[in-house]
Amino acid sequence: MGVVAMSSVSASSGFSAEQRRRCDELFETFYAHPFLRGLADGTASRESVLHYVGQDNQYLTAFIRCYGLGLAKSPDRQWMAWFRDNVTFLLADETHPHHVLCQAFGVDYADAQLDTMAPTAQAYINHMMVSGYDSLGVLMAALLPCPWTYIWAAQRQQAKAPAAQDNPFAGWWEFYANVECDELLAQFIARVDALAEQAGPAERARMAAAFEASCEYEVAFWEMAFTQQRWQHKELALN
Ligand SMILES: Cc1ncc(CN)c(N)n1
Repeated sequence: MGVVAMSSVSASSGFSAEQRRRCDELFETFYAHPFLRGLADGTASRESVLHYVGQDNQYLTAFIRCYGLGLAKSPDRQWMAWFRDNVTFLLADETHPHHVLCQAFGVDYADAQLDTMAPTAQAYINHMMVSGYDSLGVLMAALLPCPWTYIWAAQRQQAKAPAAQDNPFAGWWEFYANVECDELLAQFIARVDALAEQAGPAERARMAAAFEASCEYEVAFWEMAFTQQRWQHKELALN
């Protein structure tokens, strides 16, 4: 797997680049969050990392379902093939970073799974799902911060100070900083830009709002893991 020094996508113009600039403070807050810093210096706690893995597995499962909504809205077979390939990526490849985090603590992946949703994970999933009942453009705009925040942060971190080999989370950073992830992100951005070009002002405004909300949720997801967030009264079962 090749590592990207710094992605060219950050320099692009168009709707996505405009949203990225508008949400720059959120990206910086994401990067500076203590949970992510803990993955960078190898000090993240067992409890917070395992809480993250359990919630994130469910989050990525919901993401696959959102791709299913995208498939249903696909205007042609080319779009369908793109969703198919990305479902495969999520099912086959993106479990790797979860395995890395579990191995760091000698925990079996199956044992890290949870059958309850934390408030923030549930809210983020709900936001993506609701976007999936709007247009394809709104759905894609809501999904874009997921790859963008992680891949951007990993490329930045690895360019600045590659995770030391004795950092138990090094494989997590290497996964998101690799060339395949960068290509996926570039395609994602190009598709969102093309959809925004076709959209009228009202739809473009909903796309922008969906993108921004997802950036907020990305930061909140770190906080959820860091604080091992739970419902105050009773665990909420999976729905
Ligand atoms: C919540 C969340 N956001 C983004 C990613 C990276 N695809 C993730 N695994 N989980």
